[in-house]
Amino acid sequence: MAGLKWRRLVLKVGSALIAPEAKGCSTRYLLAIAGFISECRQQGVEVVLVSSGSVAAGRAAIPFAHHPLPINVKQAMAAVGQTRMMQSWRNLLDFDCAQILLTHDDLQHRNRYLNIHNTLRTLLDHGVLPIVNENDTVATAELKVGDNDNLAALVATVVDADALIICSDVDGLYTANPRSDSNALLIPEVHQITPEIYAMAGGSHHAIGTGGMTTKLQAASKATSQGIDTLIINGQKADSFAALLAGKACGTLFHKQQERISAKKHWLLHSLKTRGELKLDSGAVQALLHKGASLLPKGISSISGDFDKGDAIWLCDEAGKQLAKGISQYSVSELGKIRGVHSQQIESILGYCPSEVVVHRDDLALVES
Ligand SMILES: Nc1ncnc2c1ncn2[C@@H]1O[C@H](COP(=O)(O)OP(=O)(O)O)[C@@H](O)[C@H]1O
Ligand SMILES: N[C@@H](CCC(=O)OP(=O)(O)O)C(=O)O
Repeated sequence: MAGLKWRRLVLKVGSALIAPEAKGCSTRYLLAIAGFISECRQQGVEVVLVSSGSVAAGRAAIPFAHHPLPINVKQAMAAVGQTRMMQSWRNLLDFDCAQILLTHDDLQHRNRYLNIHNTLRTLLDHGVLPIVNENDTVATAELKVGDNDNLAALVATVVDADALIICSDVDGLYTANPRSDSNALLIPEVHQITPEIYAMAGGSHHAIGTGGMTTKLQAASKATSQGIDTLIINGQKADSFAALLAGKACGTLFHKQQERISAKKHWLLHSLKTRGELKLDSGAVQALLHKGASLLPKGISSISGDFDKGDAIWLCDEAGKQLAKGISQYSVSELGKIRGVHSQQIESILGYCPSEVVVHRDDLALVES
């Protein structure tokens, strides 16, 4: 066998593969995936599994007829289904597995992020398969990543994977949703995830999937910008895994970007949730985009949101286009008082001046750099 060219993989498995009938776990598709994981390990390739399916697997235990499911019902289903899903994998694999349940909040805090990194590294060093899912039972909407495609991309960054493989119920990215457009064509390779590519993506067709193709493209964008090749393959077909192991093309490959952004900028752009937005005048936009400058209060034309000092905010042009994400040195109420003034006036207005800049250059990442 030609073998895989990657040495560390994150494999994401969607709910439709874990619980195809949406009422309990099934081994129908998992057998081939488990075989693939075992073969990777035989070849010395490290694997982290990101497995969805806790809500779908727990559905039968908590019958509920109304849609959409209330959050507390979903969380209860996840609590039941998580153990079932883990048990399913455990039954198919003859090596140790470890359960890792994460929220977005865990990945936002630098210390917790580093702890997650160290735990995953230790598990891999000891030949244990980490199985990651969102901690659905405890996470409220604002603390969630919200979908496992994006979670898998964040995990791929944490473990410095060289590939992210998203296993779904469709052969890859098509020019349009193939379930509603019979003329849609499979795209084998993507070098740049442009707005035209995003326009091809639709949502999920079934009740148990989250995000459809849109979240897969977001994940591919996150991962490829960190130098991680990303694949979307059909995990319902054993042939997909045979092709990968034989080093053959399969599904849609999103090529990694050559220029990796720094770990801190990646964390800023892709891990931190924003709590507000500043619109900047044209001078501040130019300084930010072309002069490598920090943001001064003078350049702020409007403020929205509810944020505190230390929170992440979007920096936008007058039309609302998001240009950069950064950490604010001031709260929304403080900024309301110093917006549009020279930095020298901050102290006389607020009575203190912890920083002459609103967002320091080192705490800022441009969306397109
Ligand atoms: N352009 C597209 N190409 C392929 N699939 C698409 C596209 N747009 C929307 N989809 C839908 O995305 C679905 C896969 O996403 P989802 O249901 O969330 O699966 P998973 O549970 O694997 O995350 C496909 O079954 C398909 O219906
Ligand atoms: N964390 C949720 C899955 C969320 C999710 O993104 O689902 P999917 O779109 O099927 O990958 C669960 O375990 O049910």
